[in-house]
Amino acid sequence: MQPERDAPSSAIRIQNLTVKYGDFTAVDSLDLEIPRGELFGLLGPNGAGKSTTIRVMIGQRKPSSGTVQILGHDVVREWSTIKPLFGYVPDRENHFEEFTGRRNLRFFADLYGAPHERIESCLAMVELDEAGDLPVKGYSLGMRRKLLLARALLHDPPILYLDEPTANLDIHSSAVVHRILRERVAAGKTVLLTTHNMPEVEAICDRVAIINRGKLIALDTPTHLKQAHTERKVDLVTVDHQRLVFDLDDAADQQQFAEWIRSGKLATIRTREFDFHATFLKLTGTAFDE
Ligand SMILES: Nc1ncnc2c1ncn2[C@@H]1O[C@H](COP(=O)(O)OP(=O)(O)OP(=O)(O)O)[C@@H](O)[C@H]1O
Repeated sequence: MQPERDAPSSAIRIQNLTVKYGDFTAVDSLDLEIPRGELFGLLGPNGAGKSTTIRVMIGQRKPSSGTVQILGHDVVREWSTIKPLFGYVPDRENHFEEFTGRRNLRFFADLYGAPHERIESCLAMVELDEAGDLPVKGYSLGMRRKLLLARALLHDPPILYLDEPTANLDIHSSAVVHRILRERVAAGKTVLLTTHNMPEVEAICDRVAIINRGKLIALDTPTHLKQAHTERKVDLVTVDHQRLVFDLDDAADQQQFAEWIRSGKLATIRTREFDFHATFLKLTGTAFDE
């Protein structure tokens, strides 16, 4: 018999995790602790090690060293306990193309032992109830992604992992997904997602980790990271077409900027958007593939 344990406050605890592919270190001594009821974003440029980290959590890859605990259970030693605790929305879809959306969900509900009422409620949640009797081969990319989310929610797991959940979704569908994820964390469940969509990070994530080349380089709320790292700059174009940039945190630049304003010789003034995208680029020194 398993000893009784107190419910752990952490949903996910990653300690000193290293994952290697041969000689290549994809995740390097990563430490992360994610409490229950948090919507957490794992960010980083292509190849940073985000998917590899998730692969360890979903049992597709063993740590080279270090440990990962989900709700107090070790992912390697207690795999059969871990499996029903999470749902996973992969970045690549793997539906049965000839089956309808409903039949796809019925297959997975039976596999997970989820009650069939969940099929209808999950289809309705992602607004696919009307399209549920159409074969998936006729679905758009966005419908396919929403069906993946419905599938991951069938057994109402306490933890949900999502790889790029709103890729290929239009604004309305993205908003539907965001609402579902926020409702889950409001109900005390935990969501971990990867995304390259910075407005999405600002809109829904409670905290984010930025990883680069397998290492953790920043961990905080999007607002704090933005305040701490975004450069505050202003671009000017003068009436005789000079282009000037002033740093608003530099005293000399502030003075020169004020002099230009007083001169009345400016054609355009533009403040650089103080957004999370700029913060990310500054921290990682990279650009997104957009
Ligand atoms: N099966 C594998 N064999 C060898 N190297 C791999 C394998 N899978 C991933 N890698 C390498 O490990 C590194 C991390 O890859 P990973 O897929 O975890 O990155 P990522 O942050 O998810 O990137 P993306 O944003 O592009 O999905 C990359 O350099 C990648 O080439």
